[in-house]
Amino acid sequence: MLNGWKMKSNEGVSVEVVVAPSSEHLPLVMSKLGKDVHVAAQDCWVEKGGAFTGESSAEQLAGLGISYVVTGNSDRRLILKESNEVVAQKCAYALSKGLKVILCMGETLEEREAGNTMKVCEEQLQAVQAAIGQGDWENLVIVYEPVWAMGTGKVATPEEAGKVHLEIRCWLTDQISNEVGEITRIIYGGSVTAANCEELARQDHVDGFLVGEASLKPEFIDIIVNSAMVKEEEGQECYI
Ligand SMILES: O=C(CO)COP(=O)(O)O
Repeated sequence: MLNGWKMKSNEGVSVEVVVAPSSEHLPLVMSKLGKDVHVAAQDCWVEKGGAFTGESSAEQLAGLGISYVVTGNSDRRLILKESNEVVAQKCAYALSKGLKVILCMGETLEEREAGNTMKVCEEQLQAVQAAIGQGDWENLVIVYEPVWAMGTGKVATPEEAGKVHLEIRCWLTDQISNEVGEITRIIYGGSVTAANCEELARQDHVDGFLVGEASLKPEFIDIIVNSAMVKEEEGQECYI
């Protein structure tokens, strides 16, 4: 997962990157990456810490110096059955503790085939709107991660991804504000590789990527640099 590390690559392009290791590796990764690289937790608890064995609270994460937390990852929505409301509660609480939130959303194959992609995304967004109102959206990064493209090698075509990103941006503009619609980073996740990142990055509303499997391979650097170069050519920033 990248997003937040404002770096200058050897090629001279700038890109923001956040790395989201598993919780047991957070302090180690923070100490190794230095202050230019933001580190995200992969999840947090819905409210103030207490007797919730095994969960990490937003306070604990903020206390470690972590600036971002991922919420609503498809693994948690599907396997752990986290509802839209639970994800929204996590967003609201993490934001209230000063963390930036990387909010994942997207449809299953069944939902896509039924023509419900945007309905699903809107319901996920509406739950967050109900939890945080009109405030604090500037501290949210949205990840469109279609479940059917997750770790499957099936990637949304650039047009498919670009269309959903545009629709999410229109929802933000209509429901929150013009400014939020304009500034919110909407990044794509789902089988992103060095081979497909440039074409995806050419889509206007694809602002960067959430990279899973390929982030564990050397090609990760190519994804960062090549995506950033595409965005720079188009006068835009890149977030990975
Ligand atoms: O969004 C993702 C994981 O949540 C992406 O994972 P992959 O890149 O492995 O498909």
